[in-house]
Amino acid sequence: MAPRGKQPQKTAKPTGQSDSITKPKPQAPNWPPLTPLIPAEHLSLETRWPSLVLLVRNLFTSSLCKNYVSFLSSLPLTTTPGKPKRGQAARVNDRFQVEDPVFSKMLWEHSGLQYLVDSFEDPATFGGKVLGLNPNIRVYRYRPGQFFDLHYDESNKLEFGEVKVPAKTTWTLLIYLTACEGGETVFYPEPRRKGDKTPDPIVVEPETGMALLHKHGDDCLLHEGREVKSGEKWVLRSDLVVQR
Ligand SMILES: O=C(O)CCC(=O)C(=O)O
Ligand SMILES: [Fe+2]
Repeated sequence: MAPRGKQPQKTAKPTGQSDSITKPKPQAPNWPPLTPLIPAEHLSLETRWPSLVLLVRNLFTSSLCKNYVSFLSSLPLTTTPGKPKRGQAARVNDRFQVEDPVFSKMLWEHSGLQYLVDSFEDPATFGGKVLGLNPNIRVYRYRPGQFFDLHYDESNKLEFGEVKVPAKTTWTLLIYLTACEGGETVFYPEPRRKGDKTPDPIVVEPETGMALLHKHGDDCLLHEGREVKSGEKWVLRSDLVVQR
């Protein structure tokens, strides 16, 4: 059930499929190297809500985050309209989106994510054989007053890698590059059975360098990015991709 009487929406398809005809595709940026990093064996995939929400603290070190934020500030971010298209969640933030398989591969292999996902105690959690990260990379900047309204994230089909393996996305990946006041990512779990008490919302406060993974598609929890009150919230977004 949607909290606070709001009508949740689905997010728009993240790939540029329909946009590609009219809008020029942005060039892959010259991403800074992913260094320094903490060795993957010193990181852990923490369960925030069983089978649905996982966290990795310090996936990015604070100096890496600082470097990224200063680099990302130079990209041509565009402000999403406050008034969404029919069927889209209202979101107001500045964003940049690019299809960059080289970067998504580097992020997957070098950040420690591949190691953590591949060694997770219950591999079935990720919904199939995990191939890597969605090359569709999104950068969000939320300034005070900006937010991402209640919605569900959809699973998307894609052809993955050079050999175009049939694949689909199963989990959303958010990497917080800054901490800020407000801007929490909040999930609204539903009662397990009819008549059960509604669980408390799961409130994830952005923490510099922390990654959040949450299941999307049919099992996606209703969620939102709350309004930023002060400071800036910077996020890198991709998705886990599994074989279809
Ligand atoms: O920025 C956030 O906290 C949430 C972002 C989100 O829900 C999305 O990218 O689908
Ligand atoms: Fe979302």
